[in-house]
Amino acid sequence: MTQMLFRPTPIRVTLALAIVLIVGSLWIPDFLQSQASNWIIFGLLGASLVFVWGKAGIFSFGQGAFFGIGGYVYGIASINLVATTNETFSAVVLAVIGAAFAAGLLGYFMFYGKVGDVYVGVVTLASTLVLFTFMSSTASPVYHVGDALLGGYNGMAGVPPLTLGWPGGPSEALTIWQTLAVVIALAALVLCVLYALLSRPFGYIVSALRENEQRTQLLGYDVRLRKLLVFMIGGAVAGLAGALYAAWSMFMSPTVFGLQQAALVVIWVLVGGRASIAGAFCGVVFVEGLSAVLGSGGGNATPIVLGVVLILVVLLLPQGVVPAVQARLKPRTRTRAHAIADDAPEAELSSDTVAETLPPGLPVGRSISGKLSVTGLHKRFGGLRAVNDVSISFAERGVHCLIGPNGAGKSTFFNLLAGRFPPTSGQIMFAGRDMTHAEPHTRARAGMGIKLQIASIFPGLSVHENMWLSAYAKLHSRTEAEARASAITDWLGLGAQRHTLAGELSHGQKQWLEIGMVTATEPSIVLLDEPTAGMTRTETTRTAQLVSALGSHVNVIVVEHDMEFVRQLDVPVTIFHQGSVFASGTLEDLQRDERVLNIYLGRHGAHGA
Ligand SMILES: Nc1ncnc2c1ncn2[C@@H]1O[C@H](COP(=O)(O)OP(=O)(O)OP(=O)(O)O)[C@@H](O)[C@H]1O
Repeated sequence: MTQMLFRPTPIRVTLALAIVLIVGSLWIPDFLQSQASNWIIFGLLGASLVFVWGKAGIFSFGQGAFFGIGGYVYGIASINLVATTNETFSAVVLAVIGAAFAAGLLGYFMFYGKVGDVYVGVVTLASTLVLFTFMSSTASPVYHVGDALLGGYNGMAGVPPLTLGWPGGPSEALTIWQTLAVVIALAALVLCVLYALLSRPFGYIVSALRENEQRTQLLGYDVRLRKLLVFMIGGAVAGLAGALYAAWSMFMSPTVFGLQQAALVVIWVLVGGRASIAGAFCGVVFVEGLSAVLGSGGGNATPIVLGVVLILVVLLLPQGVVPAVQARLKPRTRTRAHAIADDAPEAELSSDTVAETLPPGLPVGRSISGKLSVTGLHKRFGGLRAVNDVSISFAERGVHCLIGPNGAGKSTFFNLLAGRFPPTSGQIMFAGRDMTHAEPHTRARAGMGIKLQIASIFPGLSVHENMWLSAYAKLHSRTEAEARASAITDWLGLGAQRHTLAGELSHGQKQWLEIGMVTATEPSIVLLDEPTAGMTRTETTRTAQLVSALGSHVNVIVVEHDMEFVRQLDVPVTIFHQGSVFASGTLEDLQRDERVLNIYLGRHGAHGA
């Protein structure tokens, strides 16, 4: 119990450090107190980028935009309101709301407009540079909001410092130490909120997003909404930093929107550690401290020396300073898998584990009818008819194989079912719903489980975390997801690899893991694209067992090249040829069909048969 109380969690360490810093700073000179406020404010800006980029994988190169917006909103609001309210903390709140709103607006267009990862960096940078140009051109007194002159490239002067008071009552500007204490307290509060968010399912899903956005979506999570939320939270934190900066410097200039500021934030984060929130603060202290030291003695060589040092740090410690130090102090870091997994006995991986039935209690296929039918489905790439007028219905239960020679259109058909391509025309109906244009996460939620050809897993998370995230997508309960994840991991024979990073599994194990992840979402239909590609014979046999077990509960559609695997499954087969359904039946019947032998199985050396 004592151990539990004093376990150094990030939140406890943050709170303890905040108290030590606030009290300890009483004994340092004013100029150092002021410098510390500045660095902690910058650290907060860095932390906002770590949250957005390091944790969720959204590279917001123009994070300074929200810092600047926060600063200007604070300036405008405080200049206009302080005479009435006698305090400026309401202006801080307005600044946070303003920055979060701006991030929400930009994020909505980027994430719902499906802007690619690289372009997010470009769009955010372009946004901050547009603000730089705009704010620089507001020097004329015409540009004012109430009593607040925007000031153009000269900057906005006369911004009130942090002030405490109430309407009609006294009004007192905070001293340098009081400002530092408030900055430390607010930074600690923000860090605690971020740590709390990251240690909850929201945080696990955010890590999944960073690891593999496509898989996250295929599990049924709405990644656009999650990205938007993360981006808005990051914007709000940057806005808070901007407001505190404006209050601290009592001035706001368009340079905060400039390219140099944008690059600086990225450098702080790279040096401190892209995935470490605390690292952002260390990055600021390291980079700004080094600049200050070099600035006092380095003369003209300062930028060059600083640049070389930073390149060396990034090259020698690619994870950043803080993660490198943590790894040295604590070589075996407790992974999140340990945090969310119990120490249940682990099943040994055995090549002869027979998975004839699904784990007991798994309601796969029970809830919704998994009837899938397509009508007149077409997909054209330029002039090429990759899928040409396909109409087909699948039974509610059992395995169904789609085969065909290379280029027959199987994968394109699969991708149309999975929602990875929009069809040129035609209709896809699933469980009585029109799914023709549904987003992948909508299909997943409706009960379509999709396994892609190249195992789509979360390589940087453990096997258990992979499975837990899949189960949680359906169950929305931590403990139930825990139990299901363990049951399916054991069913797959991966119990001994529970805490292994998924990226370190063998090829076959990754494919099974993905089949298990799909199973954990309680699908009514499972779509598998070449599940045995690259597998050994033993692995193929085991995969056939897993697929047969699934097929006894739900409809499983398998696109496959491996005839031995299809033979082992002994299920109905449909042959595709030139984008259309060519023939259907059992493999044996089809092998006797002259036309099939000619196009595929063949007499002319076609593979597989
Ligand atoms: N994204 C794409 N853009 C353009 N053409 C494509 C695209 N995907 C597939 N095609 C073309 O569509 C046709 C059907 O390809 P598809 O991959 O669906 O066939 P397949 O039966 O799955 O073949 P394989 O077994 O070799 O994977 C091919 O001519 C292919 O070049």
